[in-house]
Parts: sequence; structure tokens; C-alpha cells
Amino acid sequence: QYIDRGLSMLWERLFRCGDSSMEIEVDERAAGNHGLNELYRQIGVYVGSLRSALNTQARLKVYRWVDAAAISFSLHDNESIDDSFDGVHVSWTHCVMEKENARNNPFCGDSAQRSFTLRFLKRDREIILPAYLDHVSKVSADIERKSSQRFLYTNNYGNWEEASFSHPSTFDSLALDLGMAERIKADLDTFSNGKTFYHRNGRAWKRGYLLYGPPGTGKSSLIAAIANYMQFDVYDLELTKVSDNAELKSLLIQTSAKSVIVVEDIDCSVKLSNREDAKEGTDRQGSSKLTLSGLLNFVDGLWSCSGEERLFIFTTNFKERIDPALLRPGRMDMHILLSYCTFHAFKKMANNYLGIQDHPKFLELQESMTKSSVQVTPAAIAEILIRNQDSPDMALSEVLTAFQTHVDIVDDENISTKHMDDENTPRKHVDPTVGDETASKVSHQKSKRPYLGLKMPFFCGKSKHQD
Ligand SMILES: Nc1ncnc2c1ncn2[C@@H]1O[C@H](COP(=O)(O)OP(=O)(O)OP(=O)(O)O)[C@@H](O)[C@H]1O
Repeated sequence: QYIDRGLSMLWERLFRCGDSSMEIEVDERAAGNHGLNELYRQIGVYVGSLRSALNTQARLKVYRWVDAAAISFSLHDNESIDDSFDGVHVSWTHCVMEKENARNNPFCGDSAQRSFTLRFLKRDREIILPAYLDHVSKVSADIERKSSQRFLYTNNYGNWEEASFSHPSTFDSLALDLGMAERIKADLDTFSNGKTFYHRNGRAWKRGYLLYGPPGTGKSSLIAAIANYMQFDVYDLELTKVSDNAELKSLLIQTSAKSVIVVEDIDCSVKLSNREDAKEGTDRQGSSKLTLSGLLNFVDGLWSCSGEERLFIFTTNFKERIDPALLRPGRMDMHILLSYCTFHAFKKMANNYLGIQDHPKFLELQESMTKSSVQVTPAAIAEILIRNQDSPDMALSEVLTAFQTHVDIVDDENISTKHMDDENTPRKHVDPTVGDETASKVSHQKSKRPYLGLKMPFFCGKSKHQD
């Protein structure tokens, strides 16, 4: 098989010797000397990233950006380097020529004329132009994004306020159910490579994820992991600070491409009027306000296409409270349940926090996690493991105890934020994850006030989230 392949490559090479070659020159300056040529800069970044740079005979320059972890390369003057794309062989030369008039002229600022020359066989020009050059631009943009600072934006009455984003969460640090990380990453990869697909099918290049499940199961951490995986900026949209649909639209227009737009706890941030209740953008008194229609348009309307390659991520503890219109494919394309800790997820956490892959207590823990009526959140497990990071034995014993401690009703004292009925009287709350689904649903349907958020205990009885 290898010999066959070698022969066919040799034949290809010999055959191609007779083929005439073509050259394209990319100058440092744009035509007419109007500023710098962006493509020239991108080629410089791309060429320095080529793996062939490590094996080339060409002289390289080596440098490191401020605060960058990796070393970068660039081609020395008048050196060449090979590359291949889609089975086509090309070579790049970095041409640097001294300007004629610069030698004796001290007032001529830049004394050299720089360009990249791309060589390839004439018959491959359909592949090179524009597909290969598009590939060069995309790779270089990805490299630059990875090495540059990313930002977390929060909205404050119509404007985005910027802070640097450096959340450490990754798919490796998260303990998820078996295969979940791989499924999400595959979906993100398909999305990221899908520009042509989305455009060909007349769709906005965006994707929506709904993350749902009890508190402390990793929804916020997963958002950070997704943003880090994609190297995207994050826009954290606080709906309570949006006064009306016009402001929501304005905020959307201000977001950049390659970003994640997050709305956390969508079920409790504001009370959005249903579409039947209110005319677009106005309430019954006719004043402008934020409506469900406004939010639907935000995710899927004409304005949602104003920036490319964007992810919309909504989170909730109670999926059933969200209007189905918001959940339909095209708005929330993938619904991801983050639930209580499974044994698979626990093993990941034990490895991450304690550095152990196996332990004599694992069998007992597995049995307990599978059979116990008690459910424990990853946040609670994380807390136990952090506290006992120097003593794995102790940590595992505590985790075991947690699964053997049955707590199923939340006392009013333990609820930091209570449901309030119309008369503002606190109600005794039965933890909705414990099993009395009907009671909790009725309680929510009756309540006309916005749901303010609920702190649940770390340990709960088995719940509907498990289904
Ligand atoms: N699946 C997980 N894997 C690893 N750590 C986790 C996981 N879930 C939660 N944690 C830990 O618990 C802490 C809280 O998690 P996180 O804020 O992501 O939960 P959440 O589901 O967003 O909670 P809430 O619904 O209350 O906002 C995190 O800092 C993280 O350390």
C-alpha cells in the first residue's frame, strides 16, 4: 500500500514537471500605496504557523508576543517554504528588495519593498483562487484570535461594558456524562466549519444552545468552556437591565462576530409577556417594553444576522417554564441537560481534583451513586474534593456519606430567596426536584410575580431532571 502510494506520488511529480507554473505576488502595501495590505499580514502569520517551518532548510526568524505562551516563526528575507492544500503543492517566498531611491535618501522612511510570492501549477489555479487564499486568511485569523486577549461584556442600560475574559473552565476540567463533551465539541466544530453550508442554505450562521438542569451542575462552567474552546468573546446579557425591545436590538447590533451571547436563568430574569398578551414592543398601556416577541426576534429575527458566527446560549433550572417558541430548533438548536453527578463524571472529578484514577472505595461509590435515592450536584462534590485535596481517603469517605444522607424537603430557613404570591406572602416551598412535580408546577402557575431564583440544597432526592 505504501509502495503504491509512493509510486503514485512520484508519477504525479514527474507528470507535473511538464506543467507550467504560476506566480501570484502579494505586496505589503495595497494597490496605489493606500495603506497596508491585510492579506500580506495574514500570510506572514500563516506561513509562520506551518508545520513545515520546523523541517524547512529556510532561515527563520523566531519571536514571542508579549504574554504569549507559544513561540512564533516568520520567514527570513528571500527564503521559501512549502505548503499543501487539498492535495495541491504550493510554495511561498518572502521577497524583500531594497528600494532604488532609498539607498542615498535619508528621508525615505521604509527602505525595503516587501511581498510574498505564491508559486503553484497553473492547472491548480481553480483550487488556489480563492479557496486556498481564503484558507490562509481563516487560519491566520484563528491564530491571532487565540493569541489575543478575549473579553467578557455585560450590558448596562443600552451599552456593553468590557472586562477581560480569562475563565479557566475547559472541556477537560468539566465532569460531564459519558460522551457529552465529545458530542458538544463535534457540534461546535461542525458549526465553526459551516460557513459555506449556512450561506448556501440561506441561514444565518449562528447556533443556539439551551443548558438546563439543577443549580450547581455546571451550566455556567460549560458556557466558559465553550467560549474557551471556540476562542470567542462572551456577551453576558442581563435582561433585567434591558428596558425595551429597541434597546435589545441595539445591544445585539453592537455585538461582534465570533462571540457567545449568554442569557442565564432565562426563566427568572424578567417576566416576558407572551405574544398573545401584548402587541409587538408595547404593553396594554401602549408604552414600550421588553416582550417575548422582542426576545424571539433577538435570537432569530432579521437583526440576528447582523454578525456572523455567533452562539446564543440560554440557561435555566426549569426548562418547562420556557415558552416553546423560544425552544424550537433554529432558536435553541441543541438542548443540553446538565444533571446530578454520575459515577462517570465523579471519576473525572476525582482525577482532576485528587489526581487518582482508581481507588478501593470506587466500587462502593459506584454502587451508591447508582442505587441511592439521593442525588448530589457536581458543585457539592467539587466542594468536598477541594476541602480534602490532600487526603483522597477522607474525600471519598465524605462523598460516600453525602450519597447516604437523604435530604428531601427544604426548610424555609434554607431558602435564600422565596417564592412570593400576589399578596407578597412567603410560601413554604417544596423542592421541585424532589418529586412533587405537580405541587411545584401549580405553585409556579399560580404565581404572577417574576421568579426570582432559588437556592437549592446540594443533596436532593432523585428528580425529573434524571429523566
Ligand atoms: N460538571 C461539573 N464539572 C466540574 N465542576 C463542576 C461541574 N458542575 C459544577 N461544578 C463546580 O461547581 C461550581 C458551580 O458550577 P456552575 O456555576 O457552573 O453551576 P450552574 O449549573 O451554572 O449553577 P446555577 O444554575 O446556580 O448558576 C463551579 O465553580 C465548578 O467548580
